[in-house]
Amino acid sequence: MTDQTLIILGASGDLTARLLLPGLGALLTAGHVPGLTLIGAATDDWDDARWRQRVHDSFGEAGPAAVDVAGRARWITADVTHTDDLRRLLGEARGPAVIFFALPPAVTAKACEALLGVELPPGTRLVLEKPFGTGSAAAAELNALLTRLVPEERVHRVDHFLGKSTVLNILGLRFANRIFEPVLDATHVESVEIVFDENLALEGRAGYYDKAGALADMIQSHLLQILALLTMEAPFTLAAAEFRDRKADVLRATRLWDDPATSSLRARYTAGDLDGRKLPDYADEPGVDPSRGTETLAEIVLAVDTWRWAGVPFRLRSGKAVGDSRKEAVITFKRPPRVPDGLRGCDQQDRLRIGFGPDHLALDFNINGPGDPFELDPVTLGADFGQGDLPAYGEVLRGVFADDPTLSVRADTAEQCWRIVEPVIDAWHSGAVPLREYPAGSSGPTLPLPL
Ligand SMILES: O=P(O)(O)OC[C@H]1O[C@@H](O)[C@H](O)[C@@H](O)[C@@H]1O
Repeated sequence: MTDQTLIILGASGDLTARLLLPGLGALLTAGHVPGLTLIGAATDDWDDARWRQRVHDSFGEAGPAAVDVAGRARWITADVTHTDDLRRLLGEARGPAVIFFALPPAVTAKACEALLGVELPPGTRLVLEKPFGTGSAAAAELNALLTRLVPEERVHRVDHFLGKSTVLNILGLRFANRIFEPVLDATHVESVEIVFDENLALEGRAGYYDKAGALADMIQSHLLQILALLTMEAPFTLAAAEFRDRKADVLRATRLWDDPATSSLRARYTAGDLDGRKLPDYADEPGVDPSRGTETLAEIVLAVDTWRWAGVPFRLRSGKAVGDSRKEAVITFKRPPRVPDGLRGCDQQDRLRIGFGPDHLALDFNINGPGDPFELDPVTLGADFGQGDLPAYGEVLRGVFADDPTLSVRADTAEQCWRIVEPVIDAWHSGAVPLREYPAGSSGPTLPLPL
């Protein structure tokens, strides 16, 4: 049993309570990370009892190992952008420290600078949440700073979508079967969509979301990771270096399809009804600064300029407060070269659909149903993906504590993901693409695909 200490910087915030602690609770309950000490730190004047209560509440129904960690958790009031405070915090660590920056990007950068003045215990790992920086230049600057602190393998840029069992299942689906991989290319595929439209609206997260918006919150991070898994070449092994190299190869080849005016869309929800809930106009949500023009729905069309994918449009889209929740990657195949005269009714294109909630795999194709054998009907073969042992956040944290960076986003990849969306951000800032509106509960606007 090796002692480790998790130090959460910004521990009083929403991210810690909503995602990090529940993931940690599940990980501990499943018997991982024995010997963990948990320290929460922020400027808030909390004490151990208040922090323990927060940890306990966020862990939910947890097993004895998690309850034990919660019961021993410690709170340290500290300004995490001050070297002396950070030194004091690290002085409390037992065994290697895992420092989790649950902070906005600008504060994370300041905390990293302050850490330069502290001697880090051997084995220290740094864990950062998205958005990683605010653009490719800021991400590169932060990366340069991080490598002065610890080696790249000890920097974990967390993207919890890489811990979702459905997302990881893309690897098994593509590379452990003979039948799909040969047709996943520009010869056979017409288009690919990666969509994450949610019923959820702002849900009180203005402090974070109003500065991020849908493009940075979902597309620049999570959906580009899914695109990488869908388009990468087969790695020889799933060892961290190789897996991350293959992802990086394909992201380097990815660019906006055309001009941002035709290849991007931004929109914001207005008042509406969603599942019986009355939602206010986004601009009237508490904490929102309407003059920022933050988008709650973003869509971009990308090209992946590799031999395999050149010419296939990839639509990436995510919206909040959308009526029809739709969370899936859909690969639409080209029509057959010719359907013999006499076969009727097969106008549906074949589709492979990978659902990220509900977790589901479906293949839509044409076959003759009951009755006339020459009259074709659409059918669907479906399979439910197995649930992961751990929730997505627990899965990525498992890698962090095991010192395995496979599921972490590498420095160059984080920068590439900004490079891909930067022409869109610039065009939006310059006003070249108008901010559209959609009533909450509607399906929101969409772009025509360049087919
Ligand atoms: O479905 P999940 O796993 O909660 O992921 C979706 C969420 O992912 C988060 O990273 C985004 O900040 C949220 O806006 C989004 O709702």
